[in-house]
Amino acid sequence: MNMAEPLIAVVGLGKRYGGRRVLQGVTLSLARGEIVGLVGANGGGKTTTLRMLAGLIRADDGRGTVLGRDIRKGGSAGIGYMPQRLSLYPELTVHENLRFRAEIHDVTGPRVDEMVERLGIGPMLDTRFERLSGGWARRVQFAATMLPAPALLLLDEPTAGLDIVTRNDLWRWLADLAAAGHGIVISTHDLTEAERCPRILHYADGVAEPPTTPADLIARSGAATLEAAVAVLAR
Ligand SMILES: Nc1ncnc2c1ncn2[C@@H]1O[C@H](COP(=O)(O)OP(=O)(O)OP(=O)(O)O)[C@@H](O)[C@H]1O
Repeated sequence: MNMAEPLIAVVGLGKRYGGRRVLQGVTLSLARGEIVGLVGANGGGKTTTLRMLAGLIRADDGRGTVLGRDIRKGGSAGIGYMPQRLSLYPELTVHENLRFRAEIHDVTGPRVDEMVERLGIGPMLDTRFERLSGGWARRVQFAATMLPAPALLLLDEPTAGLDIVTRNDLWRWLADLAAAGHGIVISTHDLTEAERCPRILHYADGVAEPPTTPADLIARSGAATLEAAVAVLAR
């Protein structure tokens, strides 16, 4: 795809399950180097949005492209999707999991070592994945997602359960990745965290509002913080 083309350019994406419309109105353009946050109440449609963008489920409404591919056709090449539920092999060690991931993505050379070094997971390499604490498990999952150096990162609550140090580390990595030209879409219930996103999509009652800034959402709600704004708008 052309380097100047947006990584995501979608209009009016929606999803229905069994005739019930669970999500509508996802309109988003994401350029290289941008971070967009998805915020809103439980069940609003953030995970559904990420799954549609990742090509895991088909949108029922709307149109557009992700990494230059028609969203209706799907495809996952170049996309790093990190689901909420951890998806590595519990009985394999961290190192075995990362090597296996590298193999299935045809990642060769020192990339595994680089990610281990970068994310500081060296001390955990020989630990079985199932024995890791929640924070370490998320770190390893993030490393696994980053192995193929995807142009587009779709992260579903990657900081849930992380302590403040790891959370700050992760945001530093995200800022570095954005500076290096990756595009990032991240859902979170931590609204101080969402304030780090230059743009956000706010979900209310199964509708994604047009992209806005944290400051705009705060101003529109009359609240003092993003956290209070989302609470006000959820009522
Ligand atoms: N496979 C499915 N079948 C039927 N309904 C579904 C399915 N997946 C999601 N939904 C419904 O779609 C709506 C949006 O769910 P989704 O998980 O996208 O919300 P969310 O914003 O990610 O929520 P949370 O903040 O709790 O993670 C919910 O009403 C949910 O019940």
